[in-house]
Amino acid sequence: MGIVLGPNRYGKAQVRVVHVVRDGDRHTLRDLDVRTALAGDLAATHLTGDNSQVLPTDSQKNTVYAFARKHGVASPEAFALLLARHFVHSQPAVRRAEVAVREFGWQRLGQHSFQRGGAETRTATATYDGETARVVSGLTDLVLLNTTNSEFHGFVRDEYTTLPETTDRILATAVDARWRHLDADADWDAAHRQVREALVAAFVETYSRSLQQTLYAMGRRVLEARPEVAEIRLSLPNRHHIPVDLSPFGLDNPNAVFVATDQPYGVIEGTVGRDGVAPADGDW
Ligand SMILES: O=c1[nH]c(=O)c2[nH]c(=O)[nH]c2[nH]1
Repeated sequence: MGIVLGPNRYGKAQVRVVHVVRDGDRHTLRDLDVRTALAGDLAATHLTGDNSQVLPTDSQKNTVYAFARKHGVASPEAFALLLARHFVHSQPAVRRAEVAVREFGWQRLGQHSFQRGGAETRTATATYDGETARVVSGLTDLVLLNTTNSEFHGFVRDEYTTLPETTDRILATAVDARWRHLDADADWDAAHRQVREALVAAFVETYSRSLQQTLYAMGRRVLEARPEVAEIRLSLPNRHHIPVDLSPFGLDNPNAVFVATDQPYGVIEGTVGRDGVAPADGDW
């Protein structure tokens, strides 16, 4: 039985780059965490230690900084695409590049003062194989909560089921979403804003009988609002809020006092796509 080298890739992670544009006194800021991953004809370094085809990860990191200076950061998507195309076009051994960006938001406080936004981050991943560029946009840690319009009942009851049925509960989640674009060209900032608005609007407006139903409504709203989105993947933790039993203290609890538990938590995940558009393979 022979031993073979399987799929491999390499790059730099957590390349933190902050880019400032100065328009007189009014500055704008983009704060990114970039990860590069290159794959291709890279067997030699693994099998014999021949590094003649290896662009050091240090050079990949330097390219990120140099490109921020040379090209600016129009959006996470545009910056990721620029880098992915550059690595494939400039390195004969590199057949495929994936550049993943996380953007931290800053709210403007003044001409050149900013406040870090909450935990929410924006994400963008560009992959390029010399022919096709694929862009996946996303967001993580968008925390949403409805204090009503959420039920959960009619579920399976087996010998281990203790969960009470409810017709009025708190529904809370931290949205982790990724959506794949049909094209590699868009007004990325506007597109991101509109997808985010659709996700929030669907969460707010859906009368929910399960988080699964809310997930589908959110994905569906995005695909209806944004024709350029091919499919969306959602991962929704169920941030349980459990009514506290106040009867030992002679008090009722008409859905007023809850304990917010952080573990264990439910995880509801799903993809919503378009009829006739093949789902993309692989992990994205
Ligand atoms: O919306 C929900 N979906 C579930 O599948 C589930 N399971 C559970 O215990 N609570 C909930 N809530």
